[in-house]
Amino acid sequence: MSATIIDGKAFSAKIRGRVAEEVAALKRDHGLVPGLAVVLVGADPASEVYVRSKGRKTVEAGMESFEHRLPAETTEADLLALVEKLNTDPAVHGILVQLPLPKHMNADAVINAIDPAKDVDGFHISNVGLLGTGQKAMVPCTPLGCLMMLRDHLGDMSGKEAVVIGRSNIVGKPMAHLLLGESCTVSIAHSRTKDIEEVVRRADIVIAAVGRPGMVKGAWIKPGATVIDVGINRIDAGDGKTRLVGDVDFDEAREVAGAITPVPGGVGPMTIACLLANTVTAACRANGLPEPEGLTV
Ligand SMILES: Nc1nc2c(c(=O)[nH]1)N[C@@H](CN(C=O)c1ccc(C(=O)N[C@@H](CCC(=O)O)C(=O)O)cc1)CN2
Repeated sequence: MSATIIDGKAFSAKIRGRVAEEVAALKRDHGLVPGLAVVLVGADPASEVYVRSKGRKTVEAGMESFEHRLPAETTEADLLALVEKLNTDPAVHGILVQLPLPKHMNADAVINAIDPAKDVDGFHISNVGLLGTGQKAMVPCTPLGCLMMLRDHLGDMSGKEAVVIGRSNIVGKPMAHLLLGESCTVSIAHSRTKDIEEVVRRADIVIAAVGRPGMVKGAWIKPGATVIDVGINRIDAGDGKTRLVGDVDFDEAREVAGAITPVPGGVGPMTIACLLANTVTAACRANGLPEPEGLTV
């Protein structure tokens, strides 16, 4: 039987609608307008698209968008000076530095210069530590989006076997912590994992975040499992064009899984919706206001 398709585009629109309601209430009741600053260094074409979309959706939700575009040859010192300025700007509640940064910059140093309370990406070491110890943190947007979709589709996940394929700081590791927080039994598989197919075959929940097009085959999936595909890989479509595919062989996996996210239209749109949600959360925390329900964990 064919799997249920988890529609990230529709779900993310719902989250953005909730964000817009909360923003309207913050304006009406407290005169507070959440503000998000996005910094782009260089002109990576994919990053340009993501940053434009972030700015547009921030404004659509009723928030203030501050876009900072810097040339690729900007020095790390100049970028750190901008981050410091944003840290002290009271109109800015969230700061995001678009990744990847040019090679001459130390991304860790830049991320760790952001005020952790404004770190809406959840990449600062303080937020990583808070999440890892089960404390209130800013949660990275892509894993947060995956968790929201899983909660919506499965409800209680306690005791389920989950496998996260990929161990990146941005997705794999925070995702594993979030699933532990849901009381799943969690494995992290990676390039050195022995018999990865067997590890994946045990899982009720599969999160694929390796950046290898179509790596996870239908035969690896436990019948009925929920599959969340984080991969966004642009491949040659054979006719001089390109197309986006995930890390999961979608056509094979949909015949075995109980539910699956597509690429495009699955996890990707949730990333930006969760960025907006994190900005509202940060604005509420900064002003000592209660956090809106359902926009974070
Ligand atoms: N500072 C950050 N940098 C990057 C992050 C991040 O979370 N913080 N994530 C990615 C890029 N990203 C957001 O920045 C992002 C990626 C993909 C999508 C998305 O909606 N994808 C669509 C397809 C879009 C297309 O056609 O190319 C989908 O999957 O349906 C949104 C945001 C790296 N950098």
